Amino acid sequence: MSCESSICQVRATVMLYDDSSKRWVPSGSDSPALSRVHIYHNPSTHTFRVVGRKLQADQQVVINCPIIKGMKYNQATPNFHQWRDPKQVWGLNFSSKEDGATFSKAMTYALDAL
Ligand SMILES: CC(=O)N[C@@H](Cc1ccccc1Cl)C(=O)N1CC[C@@H]2C=C[C@H]3CC[C@@H](C(=O)N4CC[C@@H]5C=C[C@H]6CC[C@@H](C(=O)O)N6C(=O)[C@H]54)N3C(=O)[C@H]21
Repeated sequence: MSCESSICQVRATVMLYDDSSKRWVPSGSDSPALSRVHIYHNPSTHTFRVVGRKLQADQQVVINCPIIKGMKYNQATPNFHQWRDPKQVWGLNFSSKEDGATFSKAMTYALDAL
């Protein structure tokens, strides 16, 4: 990723809401696993995106989601924040309230900067 810089990194389980089964499902293959989730800023295109990779060996990308101007970011609980993109609802189950606070500060910064 050319000249993108990380403005925050936290640990969270990345989840998607499955409308058909009405259940939260972990993003990526197999069981819910902790991921390292970044918000990257691309200064040349002035864009931000959420990128997360599994902590385990395969480093599978479990989220790669642009942050859209005007997007509503909902802090359902101190440890679980969520937002909608055109196709689905993303949820981050943070490993700590502190990680939740760190992420929400960076997300708010990004949304304010767009
Ligand atoms: C207007 C609008 O889109 N509204 C959205 C929210 C929203 C508002 C404004 C802007 C964007 C968004 Cl996204 C909306 O209402 N949605 C989004 C889909 C979600 C699904 C289920 C129901 C079930 C209840 C609630 C929920 O998810 N909640 C409660 C805390 C709870 C915490 C942990 C996560 C972890 C996995 C699951 C669990 O515990 O097993 N879980 C939870 O169970 C977690 N909810 C929601 O939250 C629902």
